[in-house]
Amino acid sequence: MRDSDQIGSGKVSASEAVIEGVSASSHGIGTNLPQPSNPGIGLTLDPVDSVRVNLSAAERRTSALAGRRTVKKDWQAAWLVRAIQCIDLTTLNGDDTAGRVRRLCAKARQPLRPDLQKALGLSGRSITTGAVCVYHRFVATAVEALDGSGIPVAAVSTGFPTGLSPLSTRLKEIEASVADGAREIDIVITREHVLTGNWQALYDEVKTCKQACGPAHMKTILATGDLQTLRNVARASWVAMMAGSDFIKTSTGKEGINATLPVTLTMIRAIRDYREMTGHVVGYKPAGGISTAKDALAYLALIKEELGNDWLQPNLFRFGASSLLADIERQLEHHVTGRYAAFSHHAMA
Ligand SMILES: O=C[C@H](O)COP(=O)(O)O
Repeated sequence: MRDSDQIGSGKVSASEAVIEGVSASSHGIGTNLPQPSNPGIGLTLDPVDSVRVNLSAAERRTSALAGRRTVKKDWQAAWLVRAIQCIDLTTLNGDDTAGRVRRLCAKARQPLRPDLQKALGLSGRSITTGAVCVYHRFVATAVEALDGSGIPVAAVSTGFPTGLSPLSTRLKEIEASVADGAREIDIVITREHVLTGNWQALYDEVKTCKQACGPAHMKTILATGDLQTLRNVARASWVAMMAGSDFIKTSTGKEGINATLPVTLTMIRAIRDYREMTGHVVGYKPAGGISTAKDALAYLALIKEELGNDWLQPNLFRFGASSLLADIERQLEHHVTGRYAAFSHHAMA
């Protein structure tokens, strides 16, 4: 990638690249784009049976990415600001409290320190994270804390992280989160359906969850670290999309292996092929263990190469991450001042 490679199309400055195609109204920057809704299709097993993934080719394709594709200076800053706009700022811990969630929401509203935002030429722009992601218990707290910001609340509401509670309980949890104001629901699938090749059961489960989501957008977590092979990842991606997922997401952050670039390549190629077959657009969310600006740049580069600029927007791409923002802010401070600050200088929840 050349220094001048851009997030958007057309010849624009680095700051403009950040906001290109995105209205900078007083609402959250990530909320002004229409969020595509995937109506799904009937279950058809042709793509599920025929898909093949070559593990070593996927590893080769992605291994050199971080080193080979370097964007520098202003362009790197623009990409990092775009990464911030695509973060689902997340807290999913057993010791979460309303206070922690409120602090997280304050950070989502103002993810960049005002002095850094000004130095980047983005004063007056509404730069926010893509969403805040919490357990059901904290949906109402987050909705209240984000009032007027336009930032959506995403809830993990289906027996997260294992998804092993009864389906009826999971559906009630989804409905309760939507009633409390969640505009996005991150569901988890029953891994057993993938591991036993029970595609009809997986399709029915995801489709039933989609109906329970009503107007909320649904992200389907495949828990790829539990699925044993990239072929299973590809097959589960297809079934989840056919059942109406608006996004497919890699991981809960709680599996032994979470988001990786080979898994990402597998899932985004399924997204590309699904669009070719159906015309429906599905978003992508890698989650779990993405904690450095360098990681974020590698993911953005892969998305740009495989899916194009349309997917480099918060309506079609999110990072599920709890600590990524701190490193990005640190790198942007270095870009502006030439110095690195300690992590503790960047307020996080
Ligand atoms: O969905 C988001 C993940 O749970 C966040 O994982 P992380 O804490 O490793 O960033």
